[in-house]
Amino acid sequence: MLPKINFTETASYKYLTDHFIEISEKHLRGLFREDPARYEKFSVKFNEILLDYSKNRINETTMALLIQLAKECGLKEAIEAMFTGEIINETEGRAVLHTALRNQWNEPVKVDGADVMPDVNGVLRKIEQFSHSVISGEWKGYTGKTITDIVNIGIGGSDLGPVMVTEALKAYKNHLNLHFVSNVDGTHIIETLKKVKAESTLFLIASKTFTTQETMANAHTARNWFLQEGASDSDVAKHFAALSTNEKAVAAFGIDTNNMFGFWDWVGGRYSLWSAIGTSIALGIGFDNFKALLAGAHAMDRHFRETEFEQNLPVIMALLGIWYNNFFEAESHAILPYDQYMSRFAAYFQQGDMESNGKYVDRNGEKVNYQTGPIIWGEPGTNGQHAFYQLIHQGTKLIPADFIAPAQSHNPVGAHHSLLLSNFFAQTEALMNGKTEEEVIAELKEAGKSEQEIEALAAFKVFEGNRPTNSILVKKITPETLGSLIAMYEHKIFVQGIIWNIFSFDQWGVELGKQLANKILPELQTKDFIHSHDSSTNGLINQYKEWR
Ligand SMILES: O=P(O)(O)OC[C@H]1O[C@@](O)(CO)[C@@H](O)[C@@H]1O
Repeated sequence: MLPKINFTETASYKYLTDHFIEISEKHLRGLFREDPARYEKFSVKFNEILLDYSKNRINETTMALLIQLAKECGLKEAIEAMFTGEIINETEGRAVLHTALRNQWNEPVKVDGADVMPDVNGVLRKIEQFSHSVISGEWKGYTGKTITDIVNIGIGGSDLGPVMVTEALKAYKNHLNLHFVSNVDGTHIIETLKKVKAESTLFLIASKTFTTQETMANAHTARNWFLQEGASDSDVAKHFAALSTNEKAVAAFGIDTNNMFGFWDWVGGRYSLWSAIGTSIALGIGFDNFKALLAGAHAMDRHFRETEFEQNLPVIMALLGIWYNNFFEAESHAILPYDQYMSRFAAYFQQGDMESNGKYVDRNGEKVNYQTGPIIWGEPGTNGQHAFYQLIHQGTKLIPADFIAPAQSHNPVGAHHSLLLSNFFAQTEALMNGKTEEEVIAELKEAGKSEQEIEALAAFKVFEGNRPTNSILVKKITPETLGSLIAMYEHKIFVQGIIWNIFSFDQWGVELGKQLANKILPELQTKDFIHSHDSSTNGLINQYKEWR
């Protein structure tokens, strides 16, 4: 069982509250001036990933107290509870073992007394054989053609991970065209089917439960289309595979369970890209690269499990997040990858973080009296600079941000990468240093502005600075380093959930909307005037009926 400690009642929390008053009055400009060794003190390297957290509003006392807080909240014991298969997803009565999916140690990992590794490795072998067969052209469609297009039909954790990884690793892509359909909006499946031919397309129905409304609707539409294109029922087996834990539902849908790649209820949907859900990744970049992705995640798992908190990347990132969320009252956290291939990285962790830690009841079943999960958002740099950096620099909200960049580009053309990286370095420097009124006035004088113009303009051009950032520099985005990066954020989320004393691996909050949608759906099938809801819902439904 996980500890059930209210972190605001720990001694560390009280010390941190006092310390906050002192540190919040300091400016980062001064902290850097006082300590030339600040970068060396507050940066950690793990393999080919450097975390520079020196541009945070901290000093050595801050970090020591935050680490003490983690220890008082039983973090070390909680980490071992997860890795060893304890039932830490208590409301669903499940273990949390996405780490077993990439367990290159192959040491036994037990669930209910049984080692899960033989099954994990069995599915990996099946994915390897399948992806080799499709990529090599050995696997043929119903007209004898090889497969050219893969359509992954899934949503949430059955979509976001494969989308993000195959985009981030596009440099490793083979000849197969990957398509991802998630939204129940008919546009998504129709626009995709326009791009493919039934005889050379393989559909992956990706759904842990195999009951998700959107995925089932899209899967049935895909199969109907497939049959309308001239295929017969007996051809479905060559063109449909299922990635799921629910064999009964897969068979009922009409997919040959030999084409089913299974996983287990101890794999959370938002932590499932390492499982059979990652089959589209193995197809798109090859199984060897998928294995390298797993290896990178495993390396981070070992770092997280074995490294003292002072040098532990996920722990440091998690504690800094707690510092801003619970002491500086920041409401959001930005993830800003300076890499166009990483365009879906923030979106992936919107589910990963917000569906894990967007909770207001603690592990005792009590309403919390503090803030829990932040709003996660972000877009690639440098585009964000031309969209929302005005607010980050001069807005009234504190936006802690992770800046991520590769030292090496997959597309080294002209001066582009230097341009990109100069912005990456400059933005965190600007957010930290700001620009003083004296500097602004000197610049305006230099530009020949009159005293009157300076008087009118200066206030608008001052940058307070003192805005915290993490800089994560990766040698190159490869399957291995991407695997480590993703695992680093997964474990950051885990650490924060432990400290906030919440259950990070269930998602009861997604159920009410589904229930109400299932109640409204039949009401939309008739012409009747609806009055069974509140006036707004009634009004909207009745206007929809009038206009459709
Ligand atoms: O993989 P599936 O079972 O179809 O679930 C899809 C997604 O739906 C949820 O919102 C849960 O209902 C996410 O947690 C999950 O990733």
